[in-house]
Amino acid sequence: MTAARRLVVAAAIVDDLDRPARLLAARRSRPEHLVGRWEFPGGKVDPGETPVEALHRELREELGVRVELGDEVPGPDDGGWIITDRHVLRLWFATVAEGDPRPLVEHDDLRWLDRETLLDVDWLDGDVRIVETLETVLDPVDAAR
Ligand SMILES: Nc1nc2c([nH]c(=O)n2[C@H]2C[C@H](O)[C@@H](COP(=O)(O)OP(=O)(O)OP(=O)(O)O)O2)c(=O)[nH]1
Repeated sequence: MTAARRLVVAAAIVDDLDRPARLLAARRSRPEHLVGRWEFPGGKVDPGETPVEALHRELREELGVRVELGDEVPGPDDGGWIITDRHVLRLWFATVAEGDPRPLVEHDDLRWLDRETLLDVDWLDGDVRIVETLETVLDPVDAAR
């Protein structure tokens, strides 16, 4: 029997929910086996929290921002994305409503990526197929914007 995977919630933070061109990636500073790898900011849902409550909490703690959520990015695994043998991810589009994202805990770098640079960073293994899906959603960066 396989134990149920733990639910992780995270955000695909973009510059514009209607016409996204840039996506915010975060580099892990802990634990050891994740150091230097890039991910969607977020974390585990605590007992008693809804996934959306957990997501707002994680983004406040990790990046110091308040976000507006957009649509969920549905995955192929019962609506979510299996990211490790122990975790399943639910991911929402989001945009920053208040604050400047900073790598406060868990991360030591943040980077805005566009369609051209999206795969330049070393994404966590489980995130790669999600990022490839998002690539098709991002607008080419328009210098006039
Ligand atoms: N947040 C996040 N975690 C991811 C992603 N991709 C991926 O494989 N993971 C893995 C890394 C971790 O093993 C697990 C999430 O754990 P976490 O360390 O972010 O959770 P947390 O903030 O609640 O931390 P903790 O309370 O367990 O210390 O999921 C991703 O894009 N975002």
